[in-house]
Amino acid sequence: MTMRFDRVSVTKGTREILSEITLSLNEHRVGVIGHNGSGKSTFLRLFNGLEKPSSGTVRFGETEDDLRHHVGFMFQNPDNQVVYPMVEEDLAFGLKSRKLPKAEVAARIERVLSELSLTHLKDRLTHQLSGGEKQMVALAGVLVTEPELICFDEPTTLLDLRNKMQFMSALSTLPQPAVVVSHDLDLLAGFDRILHIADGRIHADGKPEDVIPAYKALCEDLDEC
Ligand SMILES: Nc1ncnc2c1ncn2[C@@H]1O[C@H](COP(=O)(O)OP(=O)(O)OP(=O)(O)O)[C@@H](O)[C@H]1O
Repeated sequence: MTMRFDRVSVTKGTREILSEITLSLNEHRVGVIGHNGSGKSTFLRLFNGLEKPSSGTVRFGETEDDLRHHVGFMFQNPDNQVVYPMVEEDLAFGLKSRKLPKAEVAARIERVLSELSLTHLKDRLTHQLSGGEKQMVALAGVLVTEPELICFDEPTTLLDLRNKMQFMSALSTLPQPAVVVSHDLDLLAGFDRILHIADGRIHADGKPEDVIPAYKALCEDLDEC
């Protein structure tokens, strides 16, 4: 399914955060890079309707409204996502609005926990989980909704190396297409397409082997990133 942005701008007060973005995405793995404050998170939040365009349209397949039911979103900090006291009830919470039969909810939770090798966490208290465990539970919470596309906003920033590797391995096996905002250029190196956002515009769009070295060179010239 294709995600289409047609002349999308986002303005906050008098400031234009994103300017006239037009593109179509249907690759399996898309990375988004750019300096702090360039507009990456705002761009990503448009994918599932967390952010609305001030002008222009965002469409996923034929869907313009209700993107949330098709596109999953993982925040940088799992504390924003894992909110219920017990892991199992937290995972069930994401399905409440879908009015699924109880048995279907239980089956989805079992299946996703098993696929992510997290079954041992099912009856744990969420506030007792380590940061890495919580991040994986947040991922499970997204997967139980069976999204057709998943957006990740800086998913590895808070993880140590071991948890980052576990997360990267889980990401590499997900069947769904994913769009990942990250400053971790290693994570994005094997992706199908990279978008470099600068000052609210698509500054570069192409293969990682072209876009990432150019971005690094720009960072060295500017002495930032
Ligand atoms: N609600 C808002 N009101 C005013 N300005 C905002 C609002 N939300 C975001 N901005 C500004 O828009 C710009 C882009 O923010 P955004 O979070 O999309 O950037 P980013 O590229 O994800 O940054 P980072 O890498 O630091 O997370 C920033 O300068 C931010 O301060």
